[in-house]
Amino acid sequence: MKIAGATLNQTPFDWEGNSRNIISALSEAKEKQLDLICFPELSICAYGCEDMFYSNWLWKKCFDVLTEKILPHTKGIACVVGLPLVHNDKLYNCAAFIENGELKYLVPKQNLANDGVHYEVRWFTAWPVDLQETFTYKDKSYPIGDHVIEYEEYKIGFEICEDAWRTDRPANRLQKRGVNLILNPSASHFALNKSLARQELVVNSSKQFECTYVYANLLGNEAGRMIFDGEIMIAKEGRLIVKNQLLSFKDYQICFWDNSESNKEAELYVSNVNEEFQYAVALALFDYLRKSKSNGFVLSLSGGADSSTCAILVSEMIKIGLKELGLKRFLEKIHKTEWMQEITQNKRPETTIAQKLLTTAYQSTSNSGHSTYEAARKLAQEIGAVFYHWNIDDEVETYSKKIEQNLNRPLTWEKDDVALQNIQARARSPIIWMLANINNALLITTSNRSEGDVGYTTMDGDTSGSIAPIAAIDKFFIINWLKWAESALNYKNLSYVNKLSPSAELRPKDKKQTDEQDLMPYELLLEIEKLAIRDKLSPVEVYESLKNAAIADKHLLKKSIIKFFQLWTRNQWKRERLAPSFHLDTFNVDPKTWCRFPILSSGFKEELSILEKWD
Ligand SMILES: Nc1ncnc2c1ncn2[C@@H]1O[C@H](COP(=O)(O)OP(=O)(O)OC[C@H]2O[C@@H]([n+]3cccc(C(=O)O)c3)[C@H](O)[C@@H]2O)[C@@H](O)[C@H]1O
Ligand SMILES: Nc1ncnc2c1ncn2[C@@H]1O[C@H](COP(=O)(O)OP(=O)(O)OP(=O)(O)O)[C@@H](O)[C@H]1O
Ligand SMILES: NC(=O)CC[C@H](N)C(=O)O
Repeated sequence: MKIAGATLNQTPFDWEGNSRNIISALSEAKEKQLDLICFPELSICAYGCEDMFYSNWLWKKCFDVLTEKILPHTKGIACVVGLPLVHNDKLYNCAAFIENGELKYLVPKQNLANDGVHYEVRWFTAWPVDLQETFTYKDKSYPIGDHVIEYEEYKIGFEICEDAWRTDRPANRLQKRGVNLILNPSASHFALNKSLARQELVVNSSKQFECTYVYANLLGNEAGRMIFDGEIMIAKEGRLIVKNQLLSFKDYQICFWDNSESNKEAELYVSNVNEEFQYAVALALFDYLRKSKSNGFVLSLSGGADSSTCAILVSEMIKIGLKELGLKRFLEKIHKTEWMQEITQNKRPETTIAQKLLTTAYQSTSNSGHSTYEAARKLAQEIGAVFYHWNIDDEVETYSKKIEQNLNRPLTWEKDDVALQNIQARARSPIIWMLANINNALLITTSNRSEGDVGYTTMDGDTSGSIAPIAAIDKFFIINWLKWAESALNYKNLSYVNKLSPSAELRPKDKKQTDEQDLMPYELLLEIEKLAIRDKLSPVEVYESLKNAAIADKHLLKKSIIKFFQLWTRNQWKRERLAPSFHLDTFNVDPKTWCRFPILSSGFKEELSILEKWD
C-alpha cells in the first residue's frame, strides 16, 4: 500500500484556487497509484479565516466544495481533507475521511490550539472524547465523532494538529482501540527550530503508540502573517521514513511511502536557523506579493543592517523562487507573464527581475555618512534593484523653519533633540510612499523586534510601510544573519554593511550617534526581552536571573532593565501601529498575534523603584 502526506498553499476563501490545489494533488496521487493521502487541517477554506469562521455560510460552502468539487476526484483513492462544520449549533474543526468517491466519516478535533498565534477557542468547540453522532446536511447523513476507521490492513485514528501536542492526547486512547495508523492533518505555524520539535513529536509518537504516523502541515503565507512550512513526515515505530523539503514555493507537494519497503529511512532534519529565516521570509514575501497582487516592493535603503536585510530577503525570494519554480511558473505566479520575453534575453534573470520588483532609495541628510550611502548603493547594485538617491534636507528645513517662525525661537539640539531627529525620519516617509503608490508596490518597513520593544523608531516616519518582514526578529539575530549571508549567500557587497555599527544617523555627525549608546547593547536587550516579555518575569527577577551572567556589569544591567521596562510600557501604542509582520521566532511582540499588553499602565513604577534599591 502507498500512503502519503500532502502539503497545500491555500488562501482564505479562495474556493477555486484551494480546490484546484487539492484536485491537482489528487490527480498526481492517482498517477503515482497512491492508496491514501492526508491533506492538512482546514485545507478547503484555509486555516486563517479568522472571524469569518463565525459566519453561518462559510462552513456550508466548504461542505459544498468538498461534496460537489472534490469528491468526484477521489475515485480509486482514500483521502483526508480538513474543513469547519456546524453540528448541533457548534462549530467543529474536522477531518473528512473519503474513500473511493464517498464521504465516510467526519472526525472532529478534540484539543483546540489556543496559545501564541492560535485562537481556535474563539471559534471552535472541542469534540468530546468517545462521542459518536450523526451529522445531517442536505438530507444526507454521515457519521461524525471519535471514530476509528478500518481501511485495508489498517485501523486508522486521527490527531488533528494540537491534539498531538497535549499529554492527554487521542493517541493514548487510539492505541487501546487497536489503531496502527495515525493521521495528523496540521496547521502548525513556522517558528525557528520548530521543525526539530515536530520531528521529535512524530518519530516518538510512532514509537510510543507502535504505529505508522503521517503528518501533513499547511504551506506558505496563507493569510498575511502566519507562515506554514509545509512539513510532511511519515514515521513508523520510531523510525523516520519520509520527510520533505520545507518552505517550498510550489502550490502543493506530495510525499509517500510504499509500505512494502520495510527498511526505508529518511535523513533526520538538522536545523540551521539562518537558512530557515532566509527561506521562511523569502516564501512569506513571495506569497504576500502574489496574493496582494502588488507590482513589487519599495524600500528606503539606508545601508544599515535592517534595510539591507530586507533587500537581501527580496533578492532571495527571487533566487529561491526561480530555482524552484523556473522562470515561467515564477512569472505566472506573480502575474507577470508579460515579462517573459525581456527576461529570457538576459543572462541573469534574477537581477532583471530584481530591477522590476525592488525599487530602493537612499535619502540623505546632512547627518548621513558617505559609508552608509556607499553600502546602500553597492548592495542595490549587486542585487540588481533600482537605486535612487535624493537629499531631504530641504524638506526638513522647510518644516523646521515653519515651526521656528511660529514658536518664535530657533530649534536646538539641546532642547529639541527628539523632534529634530524625528522630522528627518518623517520627511523620508511621504516621498517613499509616493514612489510605492506610483509603482503600485508594497512599501517595506524595516522595523525589527528589538526596536519594537523599546519604540526606537519614529511613528509615521521609519515605521511607514505596508509590510514589516523582519518585525518579529531581534536585532542581534539580524546583525549575525547578515554576516552569515555575506559568505553563505555570497553577497560580497554586504561587507560594506557589515563594517558599520548600527546608527540612526539622525543627530549631527559630531555626536557620533549609535543605537547601542542610545539604548543598550543589542545582545543585552535580547536577554532582558526574553525574560521580561517572553517569560513575564518582574524587573527584580530579570535582574536576579542575569546578574551573574557575563553579559553586563551590575550597574549597566540594572540601568538597562529599568530603561527596557520604561520604554516597553511607553511604546505599546507603537507596537499596535506597526505594519503587518510575519511570525518567525519562538515568541513575538505583535499585539495582534501574540503579545497583548495595556497601552496605558503604571509603567511598573513600584517594581522599578524596588529594583533601583535592590542590591
Ligand atoms: N500611549 C501613547 N499613545 C499615543 N501616543 C503616545 C503615547 N505615548 C506617547 N505618545 C506620543 O508619541 C509621540 C512620540 O513618538 P514618536 O514621534 O515616534 O517619537 P519618540 O518615540 O519620542 O522618539 C523616537 C525615538 O526613536 C529613535 N529613532 C527614530 C527614528 C529612527 C531611528 C533609527 O534607529 O533609525 C531611531 C529616536 O532616536 C528617538 O529616540 C509623542 O507625540 C507622544 O505624545
Ligand atoms: N539615509 C537613509 N536613506 C534611506 N532610508 C533611510 C536612511 N536612514 C534611515 N532610513 C530608513 O529608516 C529605517 C530605520 O533606520 P534604522 O537605523 O533603524 O535601520 P537601518 O539603518 O536599516 O539599520 P541600522 O540601525 O543597523 O543602521 C532604515 O531601515 C531605512 O528604511
Ligand atoms: N493548528 C494547531 O492546532 C497548531 C497547534 C500546535 N501547537 C502547533 O503549533 O503545531
